[in-house]
Amino acid sequence: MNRTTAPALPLPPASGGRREGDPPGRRRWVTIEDPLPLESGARLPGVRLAYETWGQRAADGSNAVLVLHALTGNSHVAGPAGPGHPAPGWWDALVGPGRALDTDRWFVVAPNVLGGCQGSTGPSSPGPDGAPWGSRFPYLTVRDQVAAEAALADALSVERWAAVIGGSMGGMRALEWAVGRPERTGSLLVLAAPAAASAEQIAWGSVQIDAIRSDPGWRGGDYHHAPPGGGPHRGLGQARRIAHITYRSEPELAVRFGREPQPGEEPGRGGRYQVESYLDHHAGKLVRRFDAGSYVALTGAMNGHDVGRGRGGVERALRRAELPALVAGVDSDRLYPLSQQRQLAELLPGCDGLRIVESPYGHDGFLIETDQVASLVRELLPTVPSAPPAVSPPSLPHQELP
Ligand SMILES: CC(=O)SCCNC(=O)CCNC(=O)[C@H](O)C(C)(C)COP(=O)(O)OP(=O)(O)OC[C@H]1O[C@@H](n2cnc3c(N)ncnc32)[C@H](O)[C@@H]1OP(=O)(O)O
Ligand SMILES: N[C@@H](CCO)C(=O)O
Repeated sequence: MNRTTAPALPLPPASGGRREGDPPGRRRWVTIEDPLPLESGARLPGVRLAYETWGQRAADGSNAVLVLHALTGNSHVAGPAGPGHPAPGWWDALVGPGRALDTDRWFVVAPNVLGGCQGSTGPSSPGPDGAPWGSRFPYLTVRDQVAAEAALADALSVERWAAVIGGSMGGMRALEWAVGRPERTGSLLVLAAPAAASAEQIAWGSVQIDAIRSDPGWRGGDYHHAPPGGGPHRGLGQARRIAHITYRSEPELAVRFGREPQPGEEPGRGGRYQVESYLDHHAGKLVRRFDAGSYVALTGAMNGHDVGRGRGGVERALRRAELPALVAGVDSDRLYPLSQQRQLAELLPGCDGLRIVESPYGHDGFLIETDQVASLVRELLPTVPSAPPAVSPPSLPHQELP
């Protein structure tokens, strides 16, 4: 069991782990006391994981559900935009009283991924000397990220998650939980993710990494002290444009934008097509909210994703996950095609067949088609026994992020 810091702040009253007046979903964090051993053999000191919770934890922790976000997502699964949350929850429709993740019954926990930039330790965080990690930040794998999440589970006294749920990069981590820690994974929902990153997925990831690294503003990864505007913004924007094309479907782009020029602009004479303007918009939005170093670290981790590594291959590895499992893919996903989820559904012992999310939107369908994702969650959770939430659950160790 990993040691996590006892909170420096007073423990909250026994009211679902929240201080009096705290809104549900407030972002908190834990610090892992011992340096985290990484798959590479390196050790990462001072790891901090930010997380949010909804609902009340049962006295024995058996009603805890872990929700894992995708590449540029964050811990804010549900709730409105507000301080520290530039956007509303990315699966807001799924979490709350009476919703698929019914907070009258389930204690929902969502960490920001290790390597990220939205509260958890990543390349933009202070290293041991107080300066940003930058280029010194170690290479991370999906297994390392899950090891950090296991330390969070320890801190929350969750012996075993009732369910681990994730899409895309979150699906990779969910799968890694089920294969690497089946005794701590009560059930599994994987959406739009593979058992191992394919050659094409590594190719898409590597051109995005290259776009960032070849921006002069990258400065070898040590741009965090650059004057405002001095980071690798152009490279990060390019990476997002490339990625966003893969997140959507060709028919959607054709129907939505066709060959139309952006109003008031003339393509070929310095103006843009609508689709170019759309990609520019998504590039600009990401540049304003995400750290390029985290983008590189997380994309590298996804490229390294392979549940079979060191476990005798994918087939043998997946057989270790003897637990109820649901696997779903998006029918129009050209980035993580259905064939990859079909493989998972066939090889996971507790899975009775592939579920398909029908969507014209491509890979992003797992974020957009919340009714269908809610149905999948509702299908999974009744298979999981759990104690009801206690009236006075134990206090949770945490410190609040400013
Ligand atoms: C803190 C955070 O924000 S992270 C929250 C979690 N987010 C994630 O996990 C993923 C990041 N987001 C995404 O991937 C996507 O935005 C999704 C999947 C969540 C939403 O997808 P959709 O609702 O289908 O949005 P869509 O791709 O249509 O984009 C809509 C935006 O494009 C803009 N747009 C549409 N056409 C054009 C155009 N021709 N030119 C410029 N902008 C355009 C819209 O104005 C809209 O802008 P807004 O989002 O700033 O309001
Ligand atoms: N739109 C998602 C796609 C990655 O799965 C994100 O930005 O996280």
